[in-house]
Amino acid sequence: MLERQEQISQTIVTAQQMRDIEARIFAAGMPVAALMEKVAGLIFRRVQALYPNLQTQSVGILTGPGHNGGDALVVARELHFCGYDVKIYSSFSKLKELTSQHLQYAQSLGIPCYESIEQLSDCDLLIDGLFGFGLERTLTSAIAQAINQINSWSKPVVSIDLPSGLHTDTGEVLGTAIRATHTFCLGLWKLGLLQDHALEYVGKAELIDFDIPLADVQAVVGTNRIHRITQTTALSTLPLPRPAVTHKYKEGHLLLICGSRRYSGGAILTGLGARVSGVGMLSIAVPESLKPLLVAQLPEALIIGCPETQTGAIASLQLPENTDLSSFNAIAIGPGLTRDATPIVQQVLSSDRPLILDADGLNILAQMGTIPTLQKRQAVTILTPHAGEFKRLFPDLPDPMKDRVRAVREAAAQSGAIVLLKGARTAIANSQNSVWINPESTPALARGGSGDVLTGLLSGLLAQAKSKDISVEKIVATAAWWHSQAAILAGGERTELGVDAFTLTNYFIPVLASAWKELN
Ligand SMILES: NC(=O)C1=CN([C@@H]2O[C@H](COP(=O)(O)OP(=O)(O)OC[C@H]3O[C@@H](n4cnc5c(N)ncnc54)[C@H](O)[C@@H]3O)[C@@H](O)[C@H]2O)[C@@H](O)CC1
Ligand SMILES: Nc1ncnc2c1ncn2[C@@H]1O[C@H](COP(=O)(O)OP(=O)(O)O)[C@@H](O)[C@H]1O
Ligand SMILES: [K+]
Repeated sequence: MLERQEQISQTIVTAQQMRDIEARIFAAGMPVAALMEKVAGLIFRRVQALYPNLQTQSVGILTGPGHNGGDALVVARELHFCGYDVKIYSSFSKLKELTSQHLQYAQSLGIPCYESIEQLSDCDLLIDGLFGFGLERTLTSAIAQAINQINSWSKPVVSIDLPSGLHTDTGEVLGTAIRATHTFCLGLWKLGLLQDHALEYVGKAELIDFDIPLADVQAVVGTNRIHRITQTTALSTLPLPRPAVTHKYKEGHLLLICGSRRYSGGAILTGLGARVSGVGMLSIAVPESLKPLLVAQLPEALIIGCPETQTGAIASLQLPENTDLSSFNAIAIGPGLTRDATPIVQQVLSSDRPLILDADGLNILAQMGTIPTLQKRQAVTILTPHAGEFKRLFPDLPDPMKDRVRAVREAAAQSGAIVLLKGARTAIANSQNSVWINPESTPALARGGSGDVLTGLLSGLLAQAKSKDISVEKIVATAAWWHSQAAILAGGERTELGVDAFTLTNYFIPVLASAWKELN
């Protein structure tokens, strides 16, 4: 049993799930006003810790009509008692009962309250309690104008629960939205905060844990889960520690099929990604002319030179004597392949081995017809598309640019594959409707070759999986986590411009070593 904090930190909820969880807490007897007091007290203390020198400065409190506004008003009151100079913005005529009571009391204490946002233009910090997970409609007219005005000031803003204006589930901007410096997400992570297009609004996000009972979380989210990948889950999935008595073939035999005369670098980077996974035996099938290059870069790997097409793609797989596809624990195909290698992709698709398809492997699969082709497979298939490849693979599914989680879920359900949709917040789904989201990454990865490294890493981990009883989707999630953590470490040392894919591969072991040390 994981510690409570870890379980909470792994959970992501939709607005409806959060409503259902709250309803259970209130039905069990927790008074709404008491919970608001508790939550707002926690927010207040975090604001104080983050902005300790505000005694002489002023804080603007943006309040909406619902309980998000109520939370903000309690924070306003506490800041006032601590000696902060507080001003309230409240422009809604109809407030929820509790929110209205808090506003009345704040005013009775002499805290000024304004209907015009201009009155807060001299504040040093703003607390955004306009809307939380109760936002339902697109923001228009006066409130939209006020938010645009606030954003134009470029002041520090702490958003309560979500930056007001973001859709709780999709992270879409509903008309306009607050650009927060910090977001204090309340109780459980809201899905919208982990969707790519929300990121430029969210700022630094942190969870304010207000002791939601795990039983209520369990009862509501059940098996239809969206998991946030954490260091704990990732480390528990790695093939570590190794058994004392083992040998190279017991630690996974991976076959990579990649590269062409035109794209030789992709094969090298995929090989280097596989190397850092620690896989026992690495075989790499490339066009014959690439063999010397690969041998020079990866002396430990078995490089299989294959006959070439006229264009320099692999024409046929020529495996060593006594070897066939069933000799491998996993196969990955795609990086640098070109579409001229279509027969090879067809051949591995008809094998019974766990298979990872990336890059041209995906483009060829799309040409063959993704869903009917995959329906014929018995073994595990993993697809690792970016949004462009995703659209080619699944042209009839929802746009992955709009709601990435919905898109990846439907893709996995329809294809039966495990689908990893790349992006700033990579999302992974299996066909049983479970989703994993990688919550931390860096735009340092947004450059050619990063994805090839991920494919190698993931394949190497998958090949080693047989020795531990761990689900494939968790291994995919771990690969995404490790890839991002390596990039974060590299970016921290070298800036976001210093993380070319080759350099990235040097950061996997240092980041793992320090996380592993922390654990043991
Ligand atoms: N009950 C409590 O004490 C707790 C409150 N919490 C806070 O409560 C929030 C949820 O509260 P609510 O359900 O009241 O919802 P919100 O405060 O998020 O907003 C809902 C209110 O806004 C109105 N509204 C929705 N869309 C609108 C639009 N486009 N234009 C104008 N008005 C619009 C609704 O009619 C409703 O009055 C959470 O985000 C959180 O901040 C929880 O975090 C913790 C427990
Ligand atoms: N803005 C970003 N923030 C975090 N990670 C990113 C960002 N952009 C791209 N990535 C990651 O970089 C990798 C890019 O892979 P891909 O698009 O396949 O590129 P390539 O094929 O050139 O290697 C993916 O793992 C993706 O999640
Ligand atoms: K808010």
